[in-house]
Amino acid sequence: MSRTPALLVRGADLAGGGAGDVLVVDGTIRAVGTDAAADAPAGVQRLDADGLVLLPGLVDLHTHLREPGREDAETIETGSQAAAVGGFTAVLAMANTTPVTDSAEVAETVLDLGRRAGYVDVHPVGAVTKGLAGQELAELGLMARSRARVRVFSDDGRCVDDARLMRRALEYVKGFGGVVSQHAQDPRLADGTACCHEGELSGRLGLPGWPAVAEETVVARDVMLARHTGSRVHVAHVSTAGSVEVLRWAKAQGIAVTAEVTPHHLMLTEDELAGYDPTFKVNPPLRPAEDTRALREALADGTIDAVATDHAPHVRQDKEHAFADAAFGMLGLETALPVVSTVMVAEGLMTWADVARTMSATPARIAGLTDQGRGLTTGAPANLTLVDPTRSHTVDRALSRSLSRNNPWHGRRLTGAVHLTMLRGQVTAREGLVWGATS
Ligand SMILES: NC(=O)N[C@@H](CC(=O)O)C(=O)O
Repeated sequence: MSRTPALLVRGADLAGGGAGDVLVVDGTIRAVGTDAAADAPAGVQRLDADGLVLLPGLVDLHTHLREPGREDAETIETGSQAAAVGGFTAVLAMANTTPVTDSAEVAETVLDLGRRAGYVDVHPVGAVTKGLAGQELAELGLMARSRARVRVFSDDGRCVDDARLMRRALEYVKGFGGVVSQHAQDPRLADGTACCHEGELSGRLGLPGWPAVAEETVVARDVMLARHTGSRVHVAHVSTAGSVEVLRWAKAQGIAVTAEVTPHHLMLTEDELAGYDPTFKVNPPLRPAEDTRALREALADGTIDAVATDHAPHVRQDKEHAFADAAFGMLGLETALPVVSTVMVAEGLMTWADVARTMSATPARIAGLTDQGRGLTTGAPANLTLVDPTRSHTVDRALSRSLSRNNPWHGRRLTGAVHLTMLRGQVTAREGLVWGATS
């Protein structure tokens, strides 16, 4: 991929703030606004973006890239390509790989593979406990001080359910401005066979479920631990109205808690399970419509801070089973922006400025990234996502850059499409295709 020396993006709606131009020179935003063209050097390339929305590059707090260990489901290269196609310029790669990212060595390997792929910045998330086993803390300090500069720690896929370990982890990461991202799910209330939301529908379908309170009790405990330690806790993939209530209360108290919601929990409900299609099996599970509504409101009013994909690729052999036996997880990187556009922007619940906040600035801040999420400002790295807000398209899972096909959006019509993604002035994806790919 070669960097465009100078590019003038003309006439885009600048993150919901009205039409203007953005001048990119040598990978940096050089000028913004109606007179940006005046600074353009001779030979500048022009990109007419009339009718398009220009966003700061999207940042995903929650991606499973599967490498090392499950390169049959996804690699850092293919996941990075999917991210670029989806408008992302940075992703946080979850630690539940094989081996687990619980040491500086694995974290640096993930960082280096991300750099080699070059489509997005890949930041490894460190495990909270060794081997995700929930018994003893991983090498948090060594990961933080490594070249990977790990700031987000999570046992995602598993809950740090031991309150003493959670307390120690929060105390530890406070020293270097880190954050613990919790997969809130009490394992005693969500036992091994549970595979969906526990409620009237699970009873009818004959599937063992786990209740909303399994999430809510852990969220409640963790905000109190955050208050006690004065440290930062982040709640991964919030999925229930009760969790939203706890978060609202905690924020009103000034407790340092942040939270993310996935596109699938904003749009899909447990009703998808009626056909027993394991594509819709995910953790946390799809919930009833009243939860979905509460999550939309909470994202719109700031109680939930960010959108995160929980992109969870799985090979066919792990997904094509009876519902109860299939793996949890669904793809999300390529469809996140279109889903948020469809369910939040087109419905009038959020503006494009809100999208820039919840999908770029805030996730970058939560993750402690300095090179991302800085918005459309002069001097910031040119991490940019150009969106066509009105273009409708039907999702086709065969067109995905991901190695996996567990795509819950297949066949669905979404409004809003990523037109182009740029990382530090380099076009990484255009119209669903990775740009200048070497493979
Ligand atoms: N979110 C998911 O449904 N799956 C995740 C981990 C998890 O089980 O949370 C995965 O790694 O596949």
